[in-house]
Amino acid sequence: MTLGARADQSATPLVARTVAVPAERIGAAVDSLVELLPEADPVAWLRRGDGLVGWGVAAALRASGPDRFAEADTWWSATAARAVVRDDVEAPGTGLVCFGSFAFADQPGTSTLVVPEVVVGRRGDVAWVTTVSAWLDRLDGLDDVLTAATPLRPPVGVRFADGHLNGEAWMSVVADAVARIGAGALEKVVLARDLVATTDEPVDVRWPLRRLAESYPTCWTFHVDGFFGATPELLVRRERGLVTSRVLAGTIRRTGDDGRDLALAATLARSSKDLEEHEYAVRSVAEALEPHCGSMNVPEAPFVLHLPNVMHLATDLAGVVHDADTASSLALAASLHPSAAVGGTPSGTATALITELEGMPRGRFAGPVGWMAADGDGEWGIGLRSAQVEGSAVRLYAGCGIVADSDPEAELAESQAKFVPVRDSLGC
Ligand SMILES: C=C(O[C@H]1C=CC=C(C(=O)O)[C@@H]1O)C(=O)O
Repeated sequence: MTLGARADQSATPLVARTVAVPAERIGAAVDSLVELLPEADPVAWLRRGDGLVGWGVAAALRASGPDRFAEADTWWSATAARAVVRDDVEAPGTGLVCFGSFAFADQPGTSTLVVPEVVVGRRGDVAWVTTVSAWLDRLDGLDDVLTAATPLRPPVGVRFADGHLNGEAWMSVVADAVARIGAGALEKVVLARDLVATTDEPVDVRWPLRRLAESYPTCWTFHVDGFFGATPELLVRRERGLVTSRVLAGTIRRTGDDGRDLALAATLARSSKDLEEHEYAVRSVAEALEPHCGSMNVPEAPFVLHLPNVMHLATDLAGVVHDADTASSLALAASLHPSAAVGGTPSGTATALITELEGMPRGRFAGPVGWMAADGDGEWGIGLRSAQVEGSAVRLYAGCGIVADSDPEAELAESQAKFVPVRDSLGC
């Protein structure tokens, strides 16, 4: 059943049932949840082996334009309010949940919310299965859900080509942006580029998902409607009245030599260019969360986040939400998007410059991606280190924050390092 085919059935009340299962039945490995996914309609949100996977389409919505977040939020609260839910576990991610992926720009691009027919989740020692609609009636029992699906198929004959701009052309776009910043038009803009992989057969997205979950366990590995990746950046998590966000901006590539990388981490932590880039991003998130929070903790200095391919300046913000009844996690994500980690400062000028200079539609790259529960709690990442798969074509995206001191050649090298996670995930 495709997403489109079920979108019109959202008026039917959903019946959701969550039952506990022994965590050992799922397995402890970081990729155990991926192994349960069938090839058709998989969704995933995973970190360090915990998270949610789902499949089938019980209900779905497609939205586009400037009202895409509001439309999705309204649809979800109406869908959740009508649903009949029996939840034996009552943990974050149990009961009725939807998964979503949103376009970066108001135009063009489509956004999706989907309620899977089956969700399997794990959080530490607690594991569960949620079935939605009449699905359970079609099962002999939970064994059918918890038995590994068909073997994951590796991509065949992968070749890569430039996307909309080649490296030279993209560097001249970066130089143009630096000139505009120098002339005082704006302070920061994040410019992205794309790369296209083609394969001999349609891609089984479970393959790159397993690779990403294994290789980037501290990132959030996701897939919704063909958009997949492993993002290190959490736009917002709302859980039981607490809101958290991991803001990243400022990057240095890893060399593979631990000693050198430690020295580079110290260089990054002192780099005025990267600290400036980071400060814009933190400020944009803090300012957007502030109206929703009674109290907020914004650390004064960032820490260095080590990933296998790059290191980032990172800040974890936390706050206590006072409007949880009216602002869902998706509404919070909408108010944070686009943060200066993916747009720029000032936001409106940067977004217009992105449209003018990048020469490509971003699609869902750098848009919010994640999941939400019936009560509005949920987690939304920024769709980075990501790609959109359509049959045998995979479009990869990577962007870099540009400030007055940016060097086009260094930014090109940084974008190449940011392609590495998805690029490697398509390997055999
Ligand atoms: C836009 C991306 O990264 C953002 C997040 C972390 C560091 C960034 C930077 O240093 O430029 C970017 O703001 C990307 O990965 O495509």
